[in-house]
Amino acid sequence: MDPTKYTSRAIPRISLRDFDARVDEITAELVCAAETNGFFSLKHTGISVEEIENMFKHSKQFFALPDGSKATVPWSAKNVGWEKNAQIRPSTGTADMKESYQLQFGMYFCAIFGNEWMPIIMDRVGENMKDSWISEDELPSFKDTALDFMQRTQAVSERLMLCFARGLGFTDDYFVKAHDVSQPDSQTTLRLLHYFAVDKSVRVPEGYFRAGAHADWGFLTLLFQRPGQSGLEICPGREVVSDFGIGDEWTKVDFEAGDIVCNIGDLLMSWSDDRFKSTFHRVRAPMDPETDYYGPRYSIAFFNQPCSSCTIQGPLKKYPAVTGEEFTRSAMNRNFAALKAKKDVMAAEAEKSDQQIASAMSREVRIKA
Ligand SMILES: O=C(O)CCC(=O)C(=O)O
Ligand SMILES: [Fe+2]
Repeated sequence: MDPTKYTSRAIPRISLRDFDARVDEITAELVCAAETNGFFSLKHTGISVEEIENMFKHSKQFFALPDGSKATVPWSAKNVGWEKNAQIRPSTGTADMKESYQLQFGMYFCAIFGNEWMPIIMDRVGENMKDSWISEDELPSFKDTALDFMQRTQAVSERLMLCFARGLGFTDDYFVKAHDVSQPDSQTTLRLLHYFAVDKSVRVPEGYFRAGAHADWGFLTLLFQRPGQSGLEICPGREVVSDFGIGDEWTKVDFEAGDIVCNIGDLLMSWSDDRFKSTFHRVRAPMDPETDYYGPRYSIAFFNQPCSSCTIQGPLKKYPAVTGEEFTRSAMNRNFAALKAKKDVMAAEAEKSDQQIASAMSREVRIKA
């Protein structure tokens, strides 16, 4: 396999400090980043390094549980739950070498009527997360920590939504309303990720990816990483959201402790009539013992997804109006179709190479005879 080609590209680091006073300046910076490489990092977000590390601590505790415990909250088609080595990307046709646990808000409040001394108990439950929270017995503070962290990250997302709405000429609350996480049909998801450690003394096999190249299909992704745990790379260049092709020149994404790395997803690309770019990215397997990080890698991705019932259409109406539910379904279908196409190509290649081996062997037999 040819070595990866690397190119340096600007990934702006944008400060959210004094947001209200600086909103026009911040909007201009965000719009510029969205129109070029579709990736930027945020500093001064209001979420402290300690809060991020606390969420990572809980994530590590979850992944350290035996598989049998994690399997009590299995991945479901509602896009929540735990999976291990199960996400296959159309770009690679093989499973990412990772495990992940996805959580949603499911934030409609449920009133449980008790006795006269304790008349009402409010709980944070919702349909999508029913049976998908790891039990309090296994990890006592997990649910509260995760929900609080999700709320904090949602607040940062809403600032970005306001800026992108202004940039596109919508009213300030237009995207915020479409991504209202207090609604029962909210699809916004927090994904905890754990990529397995890789043995430094053995050459990493071809086709081994921590996360194969892909574009995110949601609105915006906010990504938390840990200093020293490198691996994220981007490859911009898509002109239209339906384009599945990617280039082959990559750029490593650097970030500082406390930064949130953000990228535009396919939804915002189509909602902006392809003006804002949803960029291919991947987490490459470590290859170079001198420079790469071989230990276990943890990251946390917050995917802003539209409520199922909201209507999606760009200001220029380049694409027909669809609901959030339709958008998500067609993103899934496109992914499965691309995956099937990749599998067909891989099967045809495997058959061709089997035939070549068989004919080489029969030639050898004939020569020997
Ligand atoms: O782990 C990372 O750094 C990236 C994760 C990612 O791109 C994803 O889960 O969509
Ligand atoms: Fe991604």
